Amino acid sequence: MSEPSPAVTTEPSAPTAPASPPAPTTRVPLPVASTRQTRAATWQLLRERRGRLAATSAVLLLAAVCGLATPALLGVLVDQVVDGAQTSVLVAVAAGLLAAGLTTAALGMVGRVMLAQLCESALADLREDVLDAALALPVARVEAAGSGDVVSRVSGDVEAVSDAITGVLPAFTSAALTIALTLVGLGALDWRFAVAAVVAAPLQALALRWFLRRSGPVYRTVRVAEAERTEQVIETVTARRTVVSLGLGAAHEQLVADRSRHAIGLSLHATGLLARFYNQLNMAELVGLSCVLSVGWWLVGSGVASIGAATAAALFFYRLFDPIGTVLGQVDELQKAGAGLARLVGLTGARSDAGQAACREPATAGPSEVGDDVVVLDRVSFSYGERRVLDEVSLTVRAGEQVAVVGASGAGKTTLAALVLGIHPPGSGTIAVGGTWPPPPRSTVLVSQQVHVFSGTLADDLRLADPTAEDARLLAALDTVGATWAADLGLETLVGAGGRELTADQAQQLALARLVLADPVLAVLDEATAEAGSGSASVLDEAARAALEGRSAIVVAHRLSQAASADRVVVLDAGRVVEEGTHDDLVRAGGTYATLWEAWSSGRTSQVTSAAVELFEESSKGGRLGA
Ligand SMILES: Nc1ncnc2c1ncn2[C@@H]1O[C@H](COP(=O)(O)OP(=O)(O)OP(=O)(O)O)[C@@H](O)[C@H]1O
Repeated sequence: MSEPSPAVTTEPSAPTAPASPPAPTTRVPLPVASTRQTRAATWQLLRERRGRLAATSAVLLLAAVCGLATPALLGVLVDQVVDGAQTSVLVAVAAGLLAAGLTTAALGMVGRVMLAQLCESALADLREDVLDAALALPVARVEAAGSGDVVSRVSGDVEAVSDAITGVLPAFTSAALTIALTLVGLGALDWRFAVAAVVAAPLQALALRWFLRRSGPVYRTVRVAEAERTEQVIETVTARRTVVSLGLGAAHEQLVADRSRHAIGLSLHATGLLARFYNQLNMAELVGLSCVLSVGWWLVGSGVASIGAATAAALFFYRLFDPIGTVLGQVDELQKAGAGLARLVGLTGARSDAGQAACREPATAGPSEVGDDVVVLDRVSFSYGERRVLDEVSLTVRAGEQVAVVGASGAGKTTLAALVLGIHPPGSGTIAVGGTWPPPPRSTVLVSQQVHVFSGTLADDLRLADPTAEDARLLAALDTVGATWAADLGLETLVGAGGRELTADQAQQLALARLVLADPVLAVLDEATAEAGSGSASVLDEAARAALEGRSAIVVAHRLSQAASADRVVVLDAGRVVEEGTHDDLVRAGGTYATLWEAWSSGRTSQVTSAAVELFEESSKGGRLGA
């Protein structure tokens, strides 16, 4: 087997998951939604909650209106003091101040909680959608994008959006309302106060424009750099055995460090931009307050406004500092969240694109043409980049027939299986599985050597293949594959992470039992966990034989015993079919397979791929193969 890409977890009960080949060298990132698409997706989420949105907006608006009362009453208080009002009047105004403050605080709190709840429920839907999309993506697409891209979207981007929704958005919304109503309040005192306050606005707008122009691209590159760092860490950790055995530890550390440094450099650049942005905002506030105070001085001096009104105007403007700082400062957080949201919507879009592409893919044979043929490959070629791995391969698997594919390591066996399973589209030629391609979910099941045992009970694990199966069916499936150990443990035994650890052979049997329960149109076996001659090899061979009984199957044969028990054997060499026939016919023919069988049955070799490598190397030197 080729070394698996870190991008994919192969799992037999997930019908479309293949034994993953090494990741391609060029990355094709998943799409990022445009601003319009992101806005449309967000609106769609909010529209489903229209009633709650209206109630929340009303409460927040009320809170902002009540907030205006505080500076207005303070202005009244100043005027009363100047006019020498009675203590009882001052106390009444003070009581009004207290009531206004408490009501504003209470309404603001309720409004923010309502908004956070509303957004959280929308985010929960989005999160589910994103996870569904990530799971539904074709494996080849995930490989092309790199698992880091997907992981950073479902973790980092979801987190950025979630933080913005719980913390930033409520504060941002009430701040925006406060600003709007405060300007109205200033205008009510005297329109010249409002004009003076608005003097700061162009400066703030310029500062914001300056910031947005620079920060948007910077945040996007930060997210990409973080995704690349995640990708590198995953790759290093997943390939740790290879890394250690080849002494590549230091080189990989360097790669991770380089990517981290790159991401940190970009983050620091973003922080620097933010600091300069705040400086510009402070300058704008200084200019605005100076204008309001000057206008107040002038209006009081000319007898148009009272000192109380001028005081209220200054307080109104001062009251804008916080919300304006919030709005402008949090534009930054909202932008980050926007970048994350665009990547999430892009991911959900990629799922539907993939779905549409799959729908557009013409069925390569109608059911009437299929007849008894479950799989039909007609002159299928496939390349990874420039490298041709399958060359005009034609192959048919009839209903109930088991076809073993034999060949040297790198001959293209796993790739052939991946094409049949719908993971890679053929470069040329046509494929039909049950008359269509890619095969519908659950119509094919792969049992690979990387069996994942999900955490939960044994019964849960088995029911992934058939959620409706009764205990008796689960036990029967285990019995079919000879998993007596499972019956001894009991179906309620916890397995997987944190549960009982299963051996590789037991996990393989579990996967075969799931295959029995899933009862797919086509089974694909690409597993090589046991050496020939070892006790477990014959146990697994027997388990596989029983699981495949009466089924259509393609078996990538790592032990020639698997090929010997198949109905037909196909020998692949460098992506071409060089021999095909029953085991007996091929042995009698005395060709490549016969030589391989000879070496195998005499015990000279245990793994068929290594035997085949030697054989193909020898024979290609002698010019016997590859015709
Ligand atoms: N994702 C990939 N990107 C680039 N090259 C790949 C990829 N997957 C496989 N290859 C190459 O394609 C060739 C065929 O690989 P494949 O895994 O199909 O062979 P195989 O016969 O299954 O080998 P093995 O028995 O070792 O698994 C190999 O040379 C392999 O290195």
